[in-house]
Amino acid sequence: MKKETQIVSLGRDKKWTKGVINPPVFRASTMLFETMEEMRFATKNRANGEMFYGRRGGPTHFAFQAAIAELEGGVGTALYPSGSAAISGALLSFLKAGDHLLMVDNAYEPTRALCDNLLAGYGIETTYYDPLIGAGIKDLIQENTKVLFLESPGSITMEIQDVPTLSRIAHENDLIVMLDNTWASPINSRPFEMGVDISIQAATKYIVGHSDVMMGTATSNEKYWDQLREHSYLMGYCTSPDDVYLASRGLRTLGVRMAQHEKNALKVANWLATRPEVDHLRHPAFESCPGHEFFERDFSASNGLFSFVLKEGNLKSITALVENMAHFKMGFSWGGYESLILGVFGIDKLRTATTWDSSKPLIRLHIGLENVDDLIADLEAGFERFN
Ligand SMILES: Cc1ncc(COP(=O)(O)O)c(CNNC(=O)CNC(=O)c2ccccc2[N+](=O)[O-])c1O
Repeated sequence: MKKETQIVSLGRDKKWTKGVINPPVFRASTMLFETMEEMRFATKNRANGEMFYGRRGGPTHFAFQAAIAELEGGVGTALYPSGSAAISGALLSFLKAGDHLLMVDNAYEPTRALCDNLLAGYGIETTYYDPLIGAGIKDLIQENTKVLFLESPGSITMEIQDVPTLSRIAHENDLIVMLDNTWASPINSRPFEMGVDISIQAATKYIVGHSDVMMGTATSNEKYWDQLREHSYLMGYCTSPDDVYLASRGLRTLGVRMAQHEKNALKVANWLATRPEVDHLRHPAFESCPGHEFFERDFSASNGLFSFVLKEGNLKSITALVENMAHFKMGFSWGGYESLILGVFGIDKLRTATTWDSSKPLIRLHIGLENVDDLIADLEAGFERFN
């Protein structure tokens, strides 16, 4: 089954939908049993899709979990109240005091803060590594290293990692490979075929696609699924069936939305490449993006999120550029149908394994589903204000 057909049909088995198209919202804490035998059976199979108790989820959750697991190519998917919760839940399901974590240097800022504050406080040591380190990762592996964490591309500076090489070396040293796979979404890369053990999504972004739900998913291979599922359950992670319904609903149009985001973004990026103010594009489909060769090899498409670096600028000129836009609004997040613009400062302070030249300002764009000519006109007017 091709991915376009998968996203329409997965997670719609009649055992969950009861015959309607979209799996209904089953809201529950308590689930009732007629007999002691029924209760014993549900308890025994509480981790295998039997209705047991609200925290384990109900048919709305089971349908969505099955769809994401199948799409990503894993055996099971755990749900979390946000992408960051999926990251912390996955890490805390496998790390303990005295362990060592290898974390990519261009990780999403709150992921770095998790490592430097909470994990450090638990006695878990983090070493950051260059996203383009490749086989060099071997030199950073210690006796107590347990997890190699990747985020590819990095959500601000967009470097793409050599996931297969990193995964191979990690497995030669018995590490668990976790990938923040949010940019690819579940349809534009094959994490488990690249050697990833746990693929993480901020469903908040493209899966939900409408900027109205916070949610995370972590999908595991056979080897780590039981531990991920049970440790996440012990930490009490669960999600609202209403949010899961909205995520399921978003999933059905993921393919067409991503294709339009990609088409619009490539047109905007190619236009930006002609602007005299622009130093270079950090769009994975462009050779100027570090790790572009890995995008070409490992991804089937791009999307609406990319960055570009200006030759020069300061707070005043960047403010003039990003404020008063007709269509590009300023806000955190990405992956909805709307266009967003983010002037990102202080990246150099968020790098400990690599350096970043902050003298050249970086702008991150999320290209939405508006008419792309309107978006280009908006940016053109922005550059008028900038200059
Ligand atoms: C790759 C990746 N992985 C995980 C998450 C977290 O998802 P969540 O927002 O559902 O928790 C995200 C969320 N991304 N959010 C953004 O890019 C915008 N948010 C921010 O920039 C932000 C928000 C709060 C605090 C700090 C930042 N920041 O990155 O500077 C992500 O991009």
